[in-house]
Amino acid sequence: MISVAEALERLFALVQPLAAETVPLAGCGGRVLAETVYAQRTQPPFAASAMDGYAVAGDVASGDVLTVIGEAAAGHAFDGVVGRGQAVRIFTGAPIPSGATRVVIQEDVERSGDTIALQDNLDSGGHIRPAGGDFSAGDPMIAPVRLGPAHVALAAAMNIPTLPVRRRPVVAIMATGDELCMPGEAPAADQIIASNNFGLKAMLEARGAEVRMLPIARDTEDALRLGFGLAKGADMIVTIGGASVGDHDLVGPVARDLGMDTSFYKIAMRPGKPLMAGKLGDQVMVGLPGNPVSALVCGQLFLCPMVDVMLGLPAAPPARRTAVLAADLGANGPREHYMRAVVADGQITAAGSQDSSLLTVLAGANALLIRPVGDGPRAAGETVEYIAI
Ligand SMILES: Nc1nc2c(c(=O)[nH]1)N[C@H]1C(S)=C(S)[C@@H](COP(=O)(O)OP(=O)(O)OC[C@H]3O[C@@H](n4cnc5c(N)ncnc54)[C@H](O)[C@@H]3O)O[C@H]1N2
Ligand code: MOO
Repeated sequence: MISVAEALERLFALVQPLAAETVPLAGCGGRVLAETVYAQRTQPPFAASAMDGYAVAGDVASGDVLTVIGEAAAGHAFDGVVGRGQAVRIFTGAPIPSGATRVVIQEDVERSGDTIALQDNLDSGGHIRPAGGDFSAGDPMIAPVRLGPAHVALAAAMNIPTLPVRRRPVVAIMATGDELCMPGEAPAADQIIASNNFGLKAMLEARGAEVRMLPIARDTEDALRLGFGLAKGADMIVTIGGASVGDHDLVGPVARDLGMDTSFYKIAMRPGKPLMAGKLGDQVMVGLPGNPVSALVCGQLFLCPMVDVMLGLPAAPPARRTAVLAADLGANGPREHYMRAVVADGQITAAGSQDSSLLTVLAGANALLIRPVGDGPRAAGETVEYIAI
């Protein structure tokens, strides 16, 4: 059995960044920028008022009385020049008129007809946003980056109407097993509802993949072959279940029969031991264990980072953080253990049951507490590593 770190390295070797495509800005949220783009203009393009008030020239002081000679609003510049003793009524976002050196906010002014009197306790702020204070024409937005709301808004402000983004990886998910039926169907007494495929779909779509959910494949070679056939065209095929050593665990044999070039089978990890991976033609094949927690933890640890690589992001394991143990933990065995746990206020508490079938426990967890292979007993108060989920 290989280690978790070795498995991730081998999985990274199976994937590469996909091609870029040009997408209108309105569809770019959550996509990954494929090439660095450059601002087409300067922002703000002119010195602009940060407040509603009066633009004035030179030093002014409480008690000064100034003549209002015009108005500047956002989208409506004042064409003239402001001289000493003069003021221009101005609104937030308007260009600062020539000659003006500061904006006095309207709360500090008493207006009477065409004159204003500056009141006591005048603030000292200029309230002017300099031209280019945010960015200048030619400034880069550097790739790769996952485009959040602020990046999309920044690209819009830079006057870039379309962006080069990575094509979404297409992932075909195939749940396998005679015991499975779909949510909403009427299960027989010896059946359960397929859940892992739904959880993985939600997880991978949130990560930027396009997920094709294949029909449930029964535990027969023919059904699995049909499933692999339906997965044609996907960048990655993910099977769930049938990965272990039982008589009905046929995924490995069928995939190998179809020509899978196996990278590895079985890892020293709990949950997730019977993980398998390889290449089926130009498709990546990952066989996940069937236990729901095993499948979803493997999704988090392996599939998400693989999707990142296909999106052109760096190949990196999930980020580790540290927290203080809230209670003692027994020694760990020969597999790296990813324990379902809750982190709150810097303290981490492992769930009482770590059975890999318990979705309620996983749904209640916000962390996977990492126990290294052969780690000894740990006492409350010791610092441990975890992955936020
Ligand atoms: N003799 C051994 N038995 C087992 C071993 C072993 O090393 N020796 N490993 C155990 C471990 S660890 C795991 S994990 C499981 C993985 O087995 P499979 O990948 O073959 O999964 P199945 O047997 O098909 O299913 C296991 C479990 O999960 C349920 N399941 C499957 N698919 C779904 C789905 N899409 N949604 C919800 N639940 C699903 C299935 O009904 C089973 O209850 O093997 C151990 N056995
Ligand atoms: O590895 Mo299994 O995934 O322990 O339940």
